[in-house]
Amino acid sequence: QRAGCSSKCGDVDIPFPFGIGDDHCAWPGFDVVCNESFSPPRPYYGNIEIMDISVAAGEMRVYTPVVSQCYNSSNTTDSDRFESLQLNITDTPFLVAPERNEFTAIGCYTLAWLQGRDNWSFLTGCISTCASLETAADDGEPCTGLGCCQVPSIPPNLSTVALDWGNRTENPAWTYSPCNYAFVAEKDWYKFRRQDLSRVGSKSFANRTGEISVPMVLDWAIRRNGSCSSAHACVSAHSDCVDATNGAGYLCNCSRGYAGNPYVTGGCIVIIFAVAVLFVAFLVLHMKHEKKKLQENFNRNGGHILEHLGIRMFTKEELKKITKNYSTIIGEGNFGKVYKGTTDDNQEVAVKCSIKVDEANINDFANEVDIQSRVSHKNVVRLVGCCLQTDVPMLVFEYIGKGSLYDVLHGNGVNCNYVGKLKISLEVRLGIAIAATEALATCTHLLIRRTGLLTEKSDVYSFDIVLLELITRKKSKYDENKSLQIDFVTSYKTDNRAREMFDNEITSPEVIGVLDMISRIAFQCLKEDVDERPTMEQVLEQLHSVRKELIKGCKDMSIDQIDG
Ligand SMILES: Nc1ncnc2c1ncn2[C@@H]1O[C@H](COP(=O)(O)OP(=O)(O)OP(=O)(O)O)[C@@H](O)[C@H]1O
Repeated sequence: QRAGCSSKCGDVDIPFPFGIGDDHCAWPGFDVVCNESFSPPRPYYGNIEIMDISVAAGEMRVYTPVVSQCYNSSNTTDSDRFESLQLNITDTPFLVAPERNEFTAIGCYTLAWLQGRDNWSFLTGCISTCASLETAADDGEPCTGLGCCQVPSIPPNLSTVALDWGNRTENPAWTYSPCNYAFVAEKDWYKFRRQDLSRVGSKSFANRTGEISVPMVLDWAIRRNGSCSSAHACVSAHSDCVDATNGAGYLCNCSRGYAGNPYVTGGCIVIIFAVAVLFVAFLVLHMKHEKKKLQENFNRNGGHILEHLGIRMFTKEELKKITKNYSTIIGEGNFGKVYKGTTDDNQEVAVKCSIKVDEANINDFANEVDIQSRVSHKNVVRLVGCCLQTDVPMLVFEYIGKGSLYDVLHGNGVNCNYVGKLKISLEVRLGIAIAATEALATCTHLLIRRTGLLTEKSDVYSFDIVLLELITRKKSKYDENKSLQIDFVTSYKTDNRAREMFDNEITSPEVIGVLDMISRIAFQCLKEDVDERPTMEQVLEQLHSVRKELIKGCKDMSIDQIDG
């Protein structure tokens, strides 16, 4: 565009010789008005809406109205007019592009004429019939007269398109095909659909401010200032003038090997350079789009709440670097994969997906992250920071390198520093249970509100499964789909047969009473009615009592029994 002139209206590019506003912005006859009352704004040439403009092809696509005539009975119509104007662009630089448009009429008792040029010196038309909707052409079939007909050739030099239904006063097909439609539109745009004939259902036409419309291709030329011998418009170096092929006038082209806009000074540039310019423009656009998306994610994930709380914020790019492009997977949980990484300050971290954040849970999420980052407890994995630029927020935790409790209880030591099944005494197992309960009780005490449907009592239930795994050394799903907690509850209720599930390694007559105490706690935590389950603090208290009992019992045991 020329300096000081806008080059866009809404989503549509407006290249010179077209222009909006001041006289110097447009070549005479190419003035565009940008209607800002729409969102996005829409460009108009007179009362014709512009779809797009191509300087290289010398074309402009516009929306034009469909002409229709609807019957309310076999011989009454909604309008007495038989002739309607689809387009009038006389005395403008534009003409209907002959090769790029075709005439279409739709209906089951339809004779439609297309008239144009001065004094209607051009006339063509077609006929379409169908005895019922079912006998019309199938959807997508060519318009050969069964429901629709077409005339594929439009003559050059056409600046008016008038459509006429002839002197027909009746429509015997009005019950199933009440309306006749006719239009000149871009070639191959219209695809027949039977629904276009009937009263109901959406039609193929575009709806622009209440008017049913179709795209039409117009071509243009610099017509006023004569021909190529006085071509004032081709101002760019490396541009050539060519005579218009449709009507009088001329057009400008960039010379061979050049591309761009020949109507502006310096508009034609070497093609390689033009490709580079396009590529840079694409990159800039892409980066702008990416930046906008990162910011949108950040806002949606509660960035504006969390950024003031001193939590370390990682950018999406930093996380990619830290995890070496997410190359090392160390586990997988309910929310997705967990990746290993190393931060700039050489700290090993575990990076994992959090829950999806939306308006409903944004405050809960921000609250949970805030508190987690402030919890300082030897049994709680520390939250190092988070990344909110991703679709789903990512949480960065300190890395725990000695494997999980699951690995220790059920693994073969591959993830830990030993091989085979590790012997674990009852005292150690009880110690693990107490340490985990302390951690959970601390979090509960800080009122970490869990996002989603989780509550403190659901934590009690989940913890209990760990407790059961510790005393039975069975996985929560074992022996091909048996549920540890269901089996335990059933066994507990049946003559105290829960004892049969205890891990042999820790079962002995001396400690059976202690194991019974633990299984009583486990049973309470699994109560269906959440109100009957103990709190984390109560569980902790009870486990401490169990430990006292175990220590008391140990005093009565020989050294060999304790080692075992
Ligand atoms: N901080 C960490 N350090 C080392 N490994 C970890 C860490 N966090 C998770 N992992 C590994 O990733 C696996 C999955 O962890 P994650 O927390 O996503 O799932 P989960 O324990 O099933 O809990 P959730 O209910 O959150 O999905 C763990 O079993 C562990 O192997």
